[in-house]
Amino acid sequence: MNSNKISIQNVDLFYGTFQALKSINMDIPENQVTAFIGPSGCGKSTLLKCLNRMNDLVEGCKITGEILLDDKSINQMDVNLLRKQVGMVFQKPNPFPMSVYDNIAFGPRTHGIRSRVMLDEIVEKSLRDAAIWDEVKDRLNKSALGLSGGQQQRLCIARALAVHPEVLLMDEPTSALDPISTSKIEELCTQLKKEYTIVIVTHNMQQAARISDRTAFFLLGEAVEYTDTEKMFSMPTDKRTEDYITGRFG
Ligand SMILES: Nc1ncnc2c1ncn2[C@@H]1O[C@H](COP(=O)(O)OP(=O)(O)OP(=O)(O)O)[C@@H](O)[C@H]1O
Repeated sequence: MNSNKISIQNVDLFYGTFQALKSINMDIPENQVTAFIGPSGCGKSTLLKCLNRMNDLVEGCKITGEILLDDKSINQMDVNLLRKQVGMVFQKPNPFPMSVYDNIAFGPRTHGIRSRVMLDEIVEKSLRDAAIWDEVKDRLNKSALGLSGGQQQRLCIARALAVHPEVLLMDEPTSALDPISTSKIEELCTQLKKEYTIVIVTHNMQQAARISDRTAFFLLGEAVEYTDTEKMFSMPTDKRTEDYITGRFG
């Protein structure tokens, strides 16, 4: 068993008076892919966003409990440092309206890296790690907006990798993509977990079954079941999980 990278302890979250997360307790292992599944509105994205304090930006959002990254409370951390360590990729690819190169160099530059040689290295390594280098190496100075949706999403993954995060959060990263781009991103997750801890929200149960080591099933803000993916999809212990994965609701 890998050691835990993130520990979620008794987390409750309220948007105003509405409770979106209820007593979440979960340890997320290092160098594995953990998937959050469940019907729309069950709190998957909300929990994902808690992991790099994105909910801090939401007015009226109140969180209690504790989230530890490497045994350290994320509330005690500088939020910029936290977000450097815990990167995020969103549902819709959101490249900046600038060149491919500048998209990747953006993060490192804001962290003070000015040397062209170093930036060149980071840009190449990040694009290679995101399995898109061969497709863009001859158009580094062209606008990232000219890439296909699947390429843009891998560019966004490269952009997240460029600041050397330890954890990569992915919120339905393939829902806007065609099957070929989807399978590229799935293969990529399997590669990336060697170096990173990955947490992915997905609506696609087959995707969770294909790429994740651990799966958590959410319902109405509750983590109903959290276990090894193989076990979740072959022998769920909770009737509600079974009903969901066999397509009886959701
Ligand atoms: N900023 C917000 N303000 C108020 N309520 C919110 C906010 N964000 C989410 N919610 C509510 O919290 C609940 C959980 O939302 P969340 O986006 O986490 O669900 P989800 O499981 O990721 O759903 P989906 O699969 O549709 O993305 C929903 O009822 C949603 O309406």
